[in-house]
Amino acid sequence: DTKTPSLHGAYAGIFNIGAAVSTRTIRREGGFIAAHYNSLTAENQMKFEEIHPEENRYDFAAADEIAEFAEKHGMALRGHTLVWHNQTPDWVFEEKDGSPASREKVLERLRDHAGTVMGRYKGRISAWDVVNEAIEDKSGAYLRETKWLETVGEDYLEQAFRIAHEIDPSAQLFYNDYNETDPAKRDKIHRLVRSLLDAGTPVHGIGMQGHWNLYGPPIEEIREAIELYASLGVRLHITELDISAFRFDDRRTDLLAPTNEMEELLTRRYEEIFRLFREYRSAIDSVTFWGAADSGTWLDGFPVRGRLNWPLPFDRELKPKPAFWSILDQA
Ligand SMILES: Oc1ccccc1CN[C@@H]1C=C[C@@H](O)[C@H](O)[C@H]1O
Repeated sequence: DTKTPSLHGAYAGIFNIGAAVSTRTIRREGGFIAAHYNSLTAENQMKFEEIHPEENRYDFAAADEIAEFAEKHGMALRGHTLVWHNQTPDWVFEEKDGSPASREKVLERLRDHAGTVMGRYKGRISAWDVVNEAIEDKSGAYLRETKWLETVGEDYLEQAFRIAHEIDPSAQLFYNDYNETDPAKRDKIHRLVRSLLDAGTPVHGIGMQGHWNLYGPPIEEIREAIELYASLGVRLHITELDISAFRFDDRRTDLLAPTNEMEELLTRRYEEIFRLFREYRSAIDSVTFWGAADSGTWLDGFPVRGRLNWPLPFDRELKPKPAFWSILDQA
């Protein structure tokens, strides 16, 4: 519809407004996506298992379709993600006989994967989530016990960023994580990026996923995280923003639509969050929603299979919610 003002247009010159998409959503609602977003992230179709399912087979069809759609509409493109413990095939970490692969073998495979994928989109993908979710949530633990850590060792992050920078020196290289405003995890992320920078590692940004909910994290906690990460001198992207109607441990399944109170809370949350983002616009270059509208949210079914959720500024019929107007009113 023509009467709804463009979300990215309202933030022109402030920061990019992005959405996580798939070939299915750009085919189904490409016009809507181009109207409101000027940055795209492939929700799944640029992940290791999708693009490089077997050692000698790459499949770029879906990733190419998303990249071409972004270019056609003059949108920025974020690459997600090269090194992650999820959605990565087991073969990466194994010898032919299934035994753990050596450090050299895994690094060689990483060089091949990053070289092929980043090489293909060189100059087209301006920011890469080089490493996703390397920090352990559990208190007292630091690096997540992943196959990357087990096979390559403690320096796998430094290696990944150095490899990525060699392949595409023009790309901004990000460390991306969730629960990134929790004070304990925030301090571990800070320690990690601080140590990478101190070693001269080419880390250009921190991706704050922003998987939040109606009840938290408190806006002051988000502010403290933004301040701490920005103090490292890196750029900030909000990479996967959505506001769940439920706390993470709330497994209720009785709702088929948000209550009026939930709708009101969503409006107030987006209003305060975008007010904060605008306050820190000098540090924030991009804000990406994890889905273009409620019709495409991963929270339908996570963490509770089969449960609906309504976390985004546009509803399941792509109509702007009151939350959309509260985001716009600040611009
Ligand atoms: O919010 C979480 C809770 C537990 C584990 C992971 C996450 C977030 N994990 C994100 C979510 C969806 C995926 O599509 C993204 O690639 C991933 O970065």
